[in-house]
Amino acid sequence: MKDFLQKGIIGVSLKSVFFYLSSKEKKKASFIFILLISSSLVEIFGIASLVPVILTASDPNKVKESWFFGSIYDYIGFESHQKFVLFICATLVIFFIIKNAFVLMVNLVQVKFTEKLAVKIVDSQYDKYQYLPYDMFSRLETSSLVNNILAVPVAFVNGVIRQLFLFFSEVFIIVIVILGMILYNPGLFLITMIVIFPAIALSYLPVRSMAQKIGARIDVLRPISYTSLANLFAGMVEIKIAGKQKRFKKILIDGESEIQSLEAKSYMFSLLPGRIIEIIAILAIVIIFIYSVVVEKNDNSFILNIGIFAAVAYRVMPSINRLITSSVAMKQHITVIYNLEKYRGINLIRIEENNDSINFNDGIEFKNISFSFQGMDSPVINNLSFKVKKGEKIGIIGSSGSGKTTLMNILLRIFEEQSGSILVDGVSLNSNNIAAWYKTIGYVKQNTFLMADTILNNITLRDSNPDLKQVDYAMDQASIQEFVESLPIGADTHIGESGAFLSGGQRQRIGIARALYKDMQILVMDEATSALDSKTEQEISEAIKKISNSNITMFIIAHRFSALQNCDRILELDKGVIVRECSYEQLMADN
Ligand SMILES: Nc1ncnc2c1ncn2[C@@H]1O[C@H](COP(=O)(O)OP(=O)(O)OP(=O)(O)O)[C@@H](O)[C@H]1O
Repeated sequence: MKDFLQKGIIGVSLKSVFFYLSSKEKKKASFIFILLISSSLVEIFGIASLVPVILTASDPNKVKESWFFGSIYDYIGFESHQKFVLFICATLVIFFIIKNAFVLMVNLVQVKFTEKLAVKIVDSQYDKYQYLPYDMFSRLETSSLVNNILAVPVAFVNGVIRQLFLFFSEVFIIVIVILGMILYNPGLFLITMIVIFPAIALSYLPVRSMAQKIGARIDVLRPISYTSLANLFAGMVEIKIAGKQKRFKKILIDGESEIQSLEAKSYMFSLLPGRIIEIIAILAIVIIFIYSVVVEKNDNSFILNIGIFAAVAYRVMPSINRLITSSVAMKQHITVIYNLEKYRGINLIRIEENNDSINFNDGIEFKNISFSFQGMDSPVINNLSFKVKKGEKIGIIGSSGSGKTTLMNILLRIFEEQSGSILVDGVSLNSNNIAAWYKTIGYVKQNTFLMADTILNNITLRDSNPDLKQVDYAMDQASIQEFVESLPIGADTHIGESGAFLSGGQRQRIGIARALYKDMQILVMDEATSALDSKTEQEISEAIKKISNSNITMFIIAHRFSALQNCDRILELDKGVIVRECSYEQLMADN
């Protein structure tokens, strides 16, 4: 991170924008850049044209004196100066209408371009986190995820992409004006440069490092605010009962106060360059006066030089100001760029639909599987081997931390074994057959994930075209159909945040119905550890019993033996090794 912050902001910004652009989009970006320059030139021309037009139009003699206006006057054949003035005024109005329409059109093209790019970056960020290896993903906090996927792309578009367009179009304008000055009067150019360079350095350098610090701090604070809000939601009851509402609110408000104060500071700093530049412009007039009187020894040229300097300053000073402001904004967003580049080198585990297929007619073999978590000395699964026939129901027991969930996570390819392999009908599971594997296997987690949505959407995971017959089958198998049918609007009933309107057993059975909705052949059930009341226990056992009558191959991680009644075999794990294999009856007899 430290090294990254030392890099030149323009190079870093350009590189990060180019990463997201296809070659077609790069061409479009160049086209928008040309449009932006054209609109700036049209703006300059518009303002520059006002003074001569007004001067010439106000004096009939000046029309004759001017080659340009005289030619127009004669060519069209005006009879009076008044008519000519009317013509000039109408032309001016039409020009300004067209000019402003053009500038607006350029803005629209730019906004549309950045709008599409913002969505593309959100898409890319979503994929990056979605396909991140699970052990990395599980270390992230929800608030950072929300920040990185939703807030960071918007900040990148506003704080980097738009600023880059602005920066380069201003650079172009400044170069044009400077070239004009060199051609007109190199001495005047030299003095202007002597004035402008310190102005840039004076304004930019202190503001730049401050902006970077502000940006980095805001980047840290934003996720803290999101976390405070998420905690308020998830722990509303506990927080209230513990009387900690004020404490939690204070964390949020303190964070927000600091963010607002930093934003205000950042705004004040953005005004600073403009003020410094104005002071320097006045200083420049004094220097030009001295130059005209002392070096050119001609005070007539003073008026002319001041005029030219004023004209140049009128256009160039705001440009320099914008140049500085845009560089400062980019510097403030360098942590946003860093955030986007995070995990780029990581091998993402993508699930492609056109992967290899999987045949499951015979059985699954766990062959010498070993797995350790990163940074842990001892393996969680230690050279473990066993075979399961198709249709078998396997119970997995063992003390807390013995590796039951980890083993199933390897079967579900959420974790990948460091040695050994899982063979399905003799074919090893790997990244090429993962999509087919996911069509074969279903999973009911310890604490089923439930959305604040209807029962139907929770079972089908928001299928756009749900198979209602399959939903009925799944609800029946999960022993939840009777309950759903008793509700006034059945499966269209909303279940609240994390299924707040349901009992523990109902939540778990919706999770089972979701797994069964997918027409799978293998089901992994990680039974809830929390003490279940006898009614809930009975409801879940009933659901397991019903599924056990099918040909589905089942792995049941159980903490209560009643869930294992229908298992063909029970494996006991200890420190990642199978220490016992028995039948349900043997297990009951031994205990
Ligand atoms: N993401 C992780 N990073 C590091 N260690 C982990 C991670 N997940 C689990 N562990 C550790 O691995 C070991 C096995 O955990 P696992 O969840 O597989 O146990 P378990 O037998 O399913 O336990 P329980 O019955 O309590 O659910 C535990 O010591 C746990 O602390």
